[in-house]
Amino acid sequence: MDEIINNPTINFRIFDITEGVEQLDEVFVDLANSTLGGKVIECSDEFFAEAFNLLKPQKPIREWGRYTERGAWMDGWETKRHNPSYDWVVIKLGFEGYLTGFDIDTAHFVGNQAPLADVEACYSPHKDPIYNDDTNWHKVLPKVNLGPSSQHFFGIQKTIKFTHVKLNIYPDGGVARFRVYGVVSARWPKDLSTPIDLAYVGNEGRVISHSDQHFGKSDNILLPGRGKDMSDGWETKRSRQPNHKDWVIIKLGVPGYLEKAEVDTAFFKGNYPDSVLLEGCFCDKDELLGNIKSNQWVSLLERSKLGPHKQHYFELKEKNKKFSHVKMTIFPDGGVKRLRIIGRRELPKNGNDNASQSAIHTSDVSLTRITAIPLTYTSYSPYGHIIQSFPEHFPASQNSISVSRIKVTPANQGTARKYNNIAPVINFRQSNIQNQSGNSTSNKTHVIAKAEPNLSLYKCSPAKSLPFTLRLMERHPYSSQMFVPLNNGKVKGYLVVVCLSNEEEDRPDLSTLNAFVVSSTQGISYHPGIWHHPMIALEETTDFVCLTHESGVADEDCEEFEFEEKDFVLIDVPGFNC
Ligand SMILES: NC(=O)N[C@@H](O)C(=O)O
Repeated sequence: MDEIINNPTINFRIFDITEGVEQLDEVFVDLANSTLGGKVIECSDEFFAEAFNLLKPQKPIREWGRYTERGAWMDGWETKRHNPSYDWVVIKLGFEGYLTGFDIDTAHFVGNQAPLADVEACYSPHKDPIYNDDTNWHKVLPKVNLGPSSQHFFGIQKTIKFTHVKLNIYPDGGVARFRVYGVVSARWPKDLSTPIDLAYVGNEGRVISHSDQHFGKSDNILLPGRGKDMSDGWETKRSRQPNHKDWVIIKLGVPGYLEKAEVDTAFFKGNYPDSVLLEGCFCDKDELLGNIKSNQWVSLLERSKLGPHKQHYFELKEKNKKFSHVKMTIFPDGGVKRLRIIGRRELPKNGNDNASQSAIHTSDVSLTRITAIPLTYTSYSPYGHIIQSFPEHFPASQNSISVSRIKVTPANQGTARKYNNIAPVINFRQSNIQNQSGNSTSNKTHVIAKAEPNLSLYKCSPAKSLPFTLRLMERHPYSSQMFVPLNNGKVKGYLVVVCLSNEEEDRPDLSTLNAFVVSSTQGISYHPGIWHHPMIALEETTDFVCLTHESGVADEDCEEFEFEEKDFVLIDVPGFNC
């Protein structure tokens, strides 16, 4: 039963449980969800359970009998007792947008749930608000009652655009999940013919219907990044009918001219679909979609084979037709992690394709546009090393690549474990050492001025625009180079772009190009001679300690290579804004 409560600041409705899910979760995006990049900025207290749990995509669980040294382990945010005023948590939305509703879920909190809550919001795109600063907070949900272990859905009139929300609980207690439903407000490139992922949730793409989502929500295919395991992809149940197929329909953020697609089966290794096909249609009303006859769907990609745990790139047909919706059909069933639909809102004017000359190849989709992926030892090993801590008692059997080469010794009178040589520091220069013939002693060593180690600090300003346009690369032929971020976790991550060398032409080999989103708890090193883009900070100014060997002879310390415009590459960095 809906309850219309008129409120001087806003009109909002309380939904009953079933209607709440229908009205909110199916129609709107949870802008605060961690899978969209939502994150906790700060909170007043998280004594019993940390605030980041509020934003986890998974449903809350209860592990009876599990305790921390502070109390019962709770899958949510829980503050300590007897707060004389109230507790609060500030959350940065994954994408800025217009708010339409909330779900304040007190699952498993019984007797320790927060009894009252309200919500505020602000628009602060360039800096995160801090407590008691001059941020202009708007009340978007007045104080509401919360009961034990239940979801509480609230629909509100669509608000203005916000970047952050603040959940206030009175006086203290626990909340399991906090969903902030709304509509993404995309930041479009100025040039209408710039190729972008028109299906991406950050570009206002939405899944509007599907045949099945038994194991994994169909919405997941439009999320940033490649996810962390099988749980955050779209996965249908096993079909037992002959000739079965499953499908999902996406409403593009804006209608556009479609050129390329990426179908990613990351983490689906034994349950990826055998094959996939893509169709498009132009329909300016979702509700009319139901009337689209099967023959009104236009084929964009014929049925094509898929493989396990892999990004598949396809050229699309009908590049000169405008589409508003895309239908992906998988045969017979299975899991897909992500679908990217690269297109343009408008075709380049009279063939003068500035966007293509400035950023887009048409020859090979893998060089046209790539998506930054999370850093792993395996994927990064051709380019360098990862510098990061190890869990306390790291079982050597796991991730052996990271531990087997590293000798761990006790140190500091047994109070520390020393992980030796976690990454090599290399200097191929031989200071004035020459063999008899006067040549360098090997094809890698080189007689030049003596090089000295330089331990420096780089203060990197964040990328001004995303997707990132790769215009140049550099390399240090005789020295490894290491970067370790200094930020105290305020920085979500940074972008590392690398490729190997084309030996014949002695230039970057873009067919080996890779872009990695590196977490702020990791450092990296480049092998000598590896082409890389100068360090790219994301969203925040980021300090890096850097170690390299330098002789002061410019061309030998660092070589640069500037690409022709036709070779520029666009790099999507899911989950990050600029
Ligand atoms: N998490 C937990 O133990 N909470 C209770 O002790 C409490 O509400 O104080």
